[in-house]
Amino acid sequence: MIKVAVNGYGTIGKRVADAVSAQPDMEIIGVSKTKPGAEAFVAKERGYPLYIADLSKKEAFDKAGIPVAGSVEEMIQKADIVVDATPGGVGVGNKALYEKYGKKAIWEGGEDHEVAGFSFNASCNYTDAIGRQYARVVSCNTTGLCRIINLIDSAFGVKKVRATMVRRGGDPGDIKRGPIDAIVLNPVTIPSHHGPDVQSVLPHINIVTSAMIVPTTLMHMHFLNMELKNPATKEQVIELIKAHSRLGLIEKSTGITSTAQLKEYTSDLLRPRGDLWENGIFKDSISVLDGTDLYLFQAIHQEADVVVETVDCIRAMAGDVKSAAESIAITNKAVGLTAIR
Ligand SMILES: NC(=O)C1=CN([C@@H]2O[C@H](COP(=O)(O)OP(=O)(O)OC[C@H]3O[C@@H](n4cnc5c(N)ncnc54)[C@H](O)[C@@H]3O)[C@@H](O)[C@H]2O)C=CC1
Ligand SMILES: O=C(OP(=O)(O)O)[C@H](O)COP(=O)(O)O
Repeated sequence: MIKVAVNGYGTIGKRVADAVSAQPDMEIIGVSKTKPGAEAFVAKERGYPLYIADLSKKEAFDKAGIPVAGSVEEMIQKADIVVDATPGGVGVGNKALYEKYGKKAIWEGGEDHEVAGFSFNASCNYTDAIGRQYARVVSCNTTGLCRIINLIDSAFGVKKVRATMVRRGGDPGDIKRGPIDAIVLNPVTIPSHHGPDVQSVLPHINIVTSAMIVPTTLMHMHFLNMELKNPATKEQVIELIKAHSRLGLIEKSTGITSTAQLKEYTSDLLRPRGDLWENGIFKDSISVLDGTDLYLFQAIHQEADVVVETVDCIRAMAGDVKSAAESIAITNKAVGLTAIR
């Protein structure tokens, strides 16, 4: 069993912990929080040993009735691999700790590529991660872009990608985030970080991205245009998407034309937390104009898509499973991911 520690039990960390626990070849040896709160109670409920970054805060946990197993440093020592899901920019500061104990570590997309020197997406570069010491799972939007761009590039060749991300303002529990009444260009400059981030996984892809933030919490939405090297038909693109286990297709017959209806759908399907781990590609939006000009809309659930990628990254770095397809199948089965059709 691969012993996994989750440093930072928040939006991503709590989902990674549950997904890891569901795997046949992995176990959670600990998760960490900085202060007591609802997520710490959930960790207790799930039976995950809880470690804290600053032991001087232990009394606050004791008072709340949340047992503390020890310090984050002690947790690191017990792990084979650490998933650092602390807030963006915090994780880089933890690298010295992982180095000190010679532990493999995975960072999430809020950290720069340089923290690990290698950026990961299971569908694109699983085998390059085998046995690695450090990796970064690219951000949620970048993950959604990499999955579809790599698929289309492998089949038809991609001359150029143009993509606009309409990003959610904050996660549902992030009560202090916004905007409340604005469309914020984030960034104003072009490209947004997503294009260069896609190139950290797929260096040969010519891509320009732009992004804005809107007052919603449920999901992001992408408008994507790919100029193809070789002609394709809409039907061919649909068949390719159907064959990819992490690309979902939203059919017209569902009546779903929004992130809100999509989140309701995944909740009604009894997905844990209503999570959409796959890209939500709107089938009717898939259009090929002049034979080589492909367009589509896709919804990306920011809280979920990187979770399954993180599990595959753990498995690749541990080194026993050499094939992306095998790891992806194990991960999908364990969490219950059958892409929506
Ligand atoms: N929330 C999202 O939509 C997505 C986030 N990411 C990335 O995942 C990473 C984590 O983000 P979230 O889960 O959203 O953050 P979050 O704020 O929800 O959770 C972070 C957790 O880390 C804990 N923490 C804070 N400082 C710590 C420290 N020094 N040591 C140990 N734990 C500490 C906090 O208590 C909290 O539980 C970031 O790199 C972010 O950019 C990636 C994809 C989507
Ligand atoms: O990785 C994400 O978005 P991104 O791909 O736009 O950077 C997550 O939604 C986190 O974004 P945040 O930095 O707005 O919390």
